[in-house]
Amino acid sequence: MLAIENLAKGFGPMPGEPLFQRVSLQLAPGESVAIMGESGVGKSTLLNCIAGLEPVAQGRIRLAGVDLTRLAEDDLAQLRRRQLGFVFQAFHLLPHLTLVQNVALPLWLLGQTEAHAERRARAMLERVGLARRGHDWPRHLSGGEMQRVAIARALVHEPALVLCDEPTGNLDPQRARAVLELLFEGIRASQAIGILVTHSQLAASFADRTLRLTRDGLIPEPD
Ligand SMILES: Nc1ncnc2c1ncn2[C@@H]1O[C@H](COP(=O)(O)OP(=O)(O)OP(=O)(O)O)[C@@H](O)[C@H]1O
Repeated sequence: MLAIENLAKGFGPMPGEPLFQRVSLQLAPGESVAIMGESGVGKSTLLNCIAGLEPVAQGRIRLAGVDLTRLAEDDLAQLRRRQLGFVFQAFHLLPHLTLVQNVALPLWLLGQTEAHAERRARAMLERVGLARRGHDWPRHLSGGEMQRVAIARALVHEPALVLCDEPTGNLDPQRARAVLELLFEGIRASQAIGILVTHSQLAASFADRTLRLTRDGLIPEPD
């Protein structure tokens, strides 16, 4: 369970005008939400706060009972490795690693053996339709293929929470749809919690519900 309570965040000197405040959200395993809202309202910042990459001015973020806002940096880094998966607009694959190695990376960081990690990475690549490309390099892939690898990497360690920032922003609608199907199928199959930040109605339609971030909290978006 993810429980966000009364979160506030600002970048100026504190106490100052917050970027957003009164952000509360509860999500159970297997549930997903899309967060939309005006450019600059703080959607990516909210994702970074949830990932423990940005300090918050106020509020709590509890993942499976652990309050991320109270963890020391080392514990937070460990929790991020174990419990979080990320998918970004710009893919962020490592260019000097093969596709299998890119997908195996989260497992190596968790201390799994190379052989075991690569076996699981190959199984994930098969799930996203790239089984035969495992020894290829990211630069040889199309944008849609790169994002499929990024999805495999985000899910390979079965994280509790998958954070996605405009994951189809660089893709045409047809590729976007295929990527979103894989992403949400993967999130549901592993009973992860999915949070998707997007301006795209198509992307948002894949989540269970859509919320709009305002300066004064999250409000339900009408269907
Ligand atoms: N590290 C930072 N220091 C100072 N200001 C920042 C920092 N990061 C983000 N901001 C500011 O916070 C505001 C919100 O940025 P953010 O990227 O979260 O918005 P967004 O809703 O995701 O926007 P978009 O939809 O355009 O991607 C912006 O005005 C941005 O300039």
